[in-house]
This record gives sequence, structure tokens and C-alpha cells, in this order.
Amino acid sequence: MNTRNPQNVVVVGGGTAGWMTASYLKAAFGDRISVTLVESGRIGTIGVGEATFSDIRHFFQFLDLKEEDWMPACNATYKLAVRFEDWREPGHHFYHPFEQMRSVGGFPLTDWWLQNGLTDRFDKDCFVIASLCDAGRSPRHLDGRLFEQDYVEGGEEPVGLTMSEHQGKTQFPYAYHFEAALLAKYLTKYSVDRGVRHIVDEVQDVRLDERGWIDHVVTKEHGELHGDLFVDCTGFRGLLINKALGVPFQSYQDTLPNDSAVALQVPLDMQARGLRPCTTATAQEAGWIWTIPLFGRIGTGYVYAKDYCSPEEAERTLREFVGPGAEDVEANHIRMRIGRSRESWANNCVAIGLSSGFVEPLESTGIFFIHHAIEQLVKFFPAADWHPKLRDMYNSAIANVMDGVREFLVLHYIGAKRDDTQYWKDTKTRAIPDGLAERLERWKVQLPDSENIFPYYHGLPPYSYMCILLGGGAIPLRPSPSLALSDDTAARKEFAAIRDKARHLVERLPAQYEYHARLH
Ligand SMILES: Cc1cc2nc3c(=O)[nH]c(=O)nc-3n(C[C@H](O)[C@H](O)[C@H](O)COP(=O)(O)OP(=O)(O)OC[C@H]3O[C@@H](n4cnc5c(N)ncnc54)[C@H](O)[C@@H]3O)c2cc1C
Ligand SMILES: N[C@H](Cc1c[nH]c2cc(Cl)ccc12)C(=O)O
Repeated sequence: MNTRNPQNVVVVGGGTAGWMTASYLKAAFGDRISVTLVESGRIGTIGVGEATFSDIRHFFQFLDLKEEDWMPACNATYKLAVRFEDWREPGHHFYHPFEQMRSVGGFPLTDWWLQNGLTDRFDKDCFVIASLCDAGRSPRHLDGRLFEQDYVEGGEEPVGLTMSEHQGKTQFPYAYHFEAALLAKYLTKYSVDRGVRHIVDEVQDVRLDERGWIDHVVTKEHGELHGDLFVDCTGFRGLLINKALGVPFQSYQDTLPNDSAVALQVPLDMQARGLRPCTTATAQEAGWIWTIPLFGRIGTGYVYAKDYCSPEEAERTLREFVGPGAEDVEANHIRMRIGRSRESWANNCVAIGLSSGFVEPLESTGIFFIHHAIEQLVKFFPAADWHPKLRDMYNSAIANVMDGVREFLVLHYIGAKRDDTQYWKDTKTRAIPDGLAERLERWKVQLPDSENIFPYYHGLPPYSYMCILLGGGAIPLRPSPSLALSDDTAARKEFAAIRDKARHLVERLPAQYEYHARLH
């Protein structure tokens, strides 16, 4: 049995994963542990404009960072939803918002909508946020007040819970877009101020002891770095977990074929163009393009499968999509490793970030995975005996989150009506993860609920599945038969209340640009 007290933590890698891990561990354990972070000055980070889950606010709260401090430093903006364009047919759009689904008489409002909605827009009939996004509104008034929602700021939300403990309790109405490289810089200062040792150097070798545990890493200029627990944040390289420890990587490529991306950072005049309060995912012939509105520029990129599209073609498509403004901007071509390491914790090494796993950025889950992994690491942090059960529970939690998200993303493709190219035709016949086929059959007669979605915590509530099914339009859905026999007065009232509230808020809330121009 190992008897090494895991007090000395060495984080290898200084991207979003490395700095989020170092800062969170310091905030959690203070000087009871030592943290060293080594990052290469030569090997870059995947620093595209990032979109997040709303849960990220718990990360900032844990570090005691306030929006007014970190947001301007990271060119951050509010994200109220993901807007899906052209997934059903050209010109169609729908939203996946940060807004809890209302229920009437024990049925979700979307079920009543299938029975007898006000309009053909499920999202506008069932969620206030869809109208706020269409109108480009900020979720805060100019005096900083959050728009009135089921979530009441300063209310009863319990503090100090992990994300999984929060799920289903409240739904905060927005997440963020920010520049990943600027957040890493911000967290570097936070961490170093609190005692994290920061080394800029390249790890050239990883030395194992006789049991195969990592004894130390060898750097180019700083010699050997010894530690007890090593956190692999080296990105797609997986330098420690995959290369040194030989943990196999399990690809998701059979069900999620997008393996490439080309990205552009485009400075734009936001005052003239306005600032959308959401991420946009626009379907393309061989994938989709993300548009992330930051303060002062957009981050955009084409995610595609190289079996269907060459990098040159993808770059051309992206530049045409962006239009004027991107001519002088250099494109960043990225190969994505889609899937997960079979175990994210092996011996005394825990992989966090892209080295642990990644699914394509369709629902912005990369940073959510990191945040979740760090919370789980704190929860299952080992003692001197390195009890293997702690490691096993950690590995199950990580595998479940990624496998669940994989299933949710696959649903986007089989649920999208679009089938005008070979790429989209193939999305309807490709293999799907075990269990999803059976769940799909259930969803055709009963909309997703907590009993019939992927059965382990993976960050996504049932209403998220409803949005993708109702928005995509490929899967035939029907209302619960019981609704045809029920009085729909209360449901009609709820639809009317949502419409009135949306109209009221669109009139009163400032434009997203106006709000952010004051904040920044
Ligand atoms: C195209 C694309 C779009 C994405 N969009 C989103 C999004 O919108 N939302 C979201 O949440 N997530 C998104 N992600 C995921 C997100 O970018 C990553 O989860 C996040 O950036 C974490 O990356 P990382 O820190 O694991 O790796 P990286 O950013 O690759 O960092 C790796 C670090 O390891 C260091 N390193 C590597 N080798 C060595 C060595 N030998 N010695 C020392 N240091 C070394 C590098 O210098 C670097 O500091 C996206 C990812 C991709 C590919
Ligand atoms: N954990 C939830 C996940 C979630 C709930 N609604 C949405 C909407 C979008 Cl666009 C992404 C994720 C979620 C949260 O972050 O609030």
C-alpha cells in the first residue's frame, strides 16, 4: 500500500484546466497543500473564445471573485441560451435557454404545447428567455438588478454545494462568454498571490517509480519536479495520463464524427452591430459554426468532420460566413481528440481538461467538465493510504458525466431534421450510444423527464433534452394522451403569462451591448 501524503501537488499545463485547478485547490485547501504549476512557454493553449454553463458561477463564488472584477478583465459577456440556426431547415432557429421548465398539473409546459401551443415556436411559448434573445436584451437592468425570474438573486440559494447538488433546485438565468487566455491570466495572478509556485518550462520526461507511480517530472531548465499528486492538464497530448502511464483513450468518434475545427477571432464594432446575449450554433454542410460574442470581438469557428470536408474548404466556408472584418485574421486549425481517457485518475495522476476527455464544443461543455472534475477531486481527495475506492468513485463520476453529455450531443444530430448533404444524411444512420435508442422510443410517447434520461449526473436537466427534440424537429413527438382529456385553462394562462412577461421585459431591459458598455 502506498503511504505518501498527497500534500504536494504538481499541475502540468497552464491552460484553462491547469489554472482553474491550481486556483480552486488553493481556495479549497489553502496552505495545507503546496501547489506547483509548470507550463510550457512554447506549446500553446487551446485559447478560443469560450462559452460556459451557468454553473460556472459557483466556481467564481468559491474563489470569491466578483463579476465586476473578472468580467471586464476577460472581455466577458452574458450568455442566456444557445441559439440553433438551420438545424431543422434553412431560416429556422430555436433556443436552448437557461430557464427552468414550468409545469402545469404535473406535466411540463412543452407537453401542453404539443397538445395546443399558442404559436409554432415552442421556445417562445414556454420560455421568457427566447424572446429576450430575439430582442438582444441583457438579463440585468442598468442598475445591476437581475430580471425577475424563478431564480431570485440574494434569495435562498444554498452556498457551498457542488454542481450536482444544485441540479434541479434552481436555474440561474445566464452563463458567460469569455476569452479563455485572459481568464487563465487572471487566475494566474489569483493563484500566485495565494502561494502557487509558477514555473514556465517544458516537461521533457515523466519518471515512474518501481510501482509505476509518478515519482517526478523532468523539465528542460528547472531540473526535476517532485510531487505526491500530479495533475495532467497538458491538453490533447495527455502527456502524463496517456503517454507516461499508458491509460488508453476511448474514442467517441463512432457516434460523434466531428474531429476538426478552424477558428477565427474577429474584432468587430459591437456598438454598430449589437451584441447577441447567446451563443449561436449555425448548421453547415459538414458540421456547424459557433459564434461567441465577446466584448469587442467575436470568437467563431467551424466544427467539422474531415471525412466530409477539407481544412481549406472549412476555412473558406467560415470566412464567407463571417463576411467583412476577418480578411486579415489568421485562422487557427485544430485537430480534436473526441472521447475520454478510460480512467481519468490512475495511480497518483489525475487528468483534468482535454487530457481527461472532450466532446465537440456544441453545448460548451469543456469548462463544465473541468469544473466538475475539480469539485470531484476535492470531494474524493486522497489521504496517505490512497484508498482505491476514492479513485474508483472519482473515475465513475467523470466517466458518467462525459458519457451522458455524449448522448445529449448525439441527440442534436439524430434530432435535427436537416438531411440535405451526405454528412446530415449519415447522422441519421450512424451508430448511437447504448441506451439512447431505447430512450428515444420512450421520448416519442413521453417527453424526457428525470426518470427516462441518461441515469447518472451529467449536468443536463430533462428540459434541455426537450428543447433539442422540439427544436430539431426530426423525431415525431406527441403529447401525453391524458392532456386531451384534461382542462387546459391553467396551461393557457401560463402561456399567456409568459408572453406578457416577455413583452414587459423586452420593453424594460437594456440591450446587451448597452449593459456591457457600462460594465467594461
Ligand atoms: C475548437 C474548440 C472549441 C472549444 N470551445 C469551448 C467552449 O465554447 N466552451 C467550453 O467550455 N470549452 C470549449 N472548448 C474546450 C476548452 O477549450 C478546453 O476544455 C479548455 O481550454 C481546457 O484546455 P486544457 O487546459 O485542458 O488544454 P490546453 O489549453 O491545450 O492547455 C495545455 C497546457 O499544457 C501545456 N503543456 C503541454 N505539454 C507540455 C509539456 N510537455 N510541458 C509543460 N507544459 C505542457 C501547454 O503549454 C498548455 O499550457 C473548446 C475546445 C475546442 C478544441
Ligand atoms: N447545469 C445546468 C445545465 C443547463 C441547464 N440549462 C442549460 C442551458 C444551456 Cl444552453 C446549457 C446548459 C444548461 C446549468 O449550467 O445551468
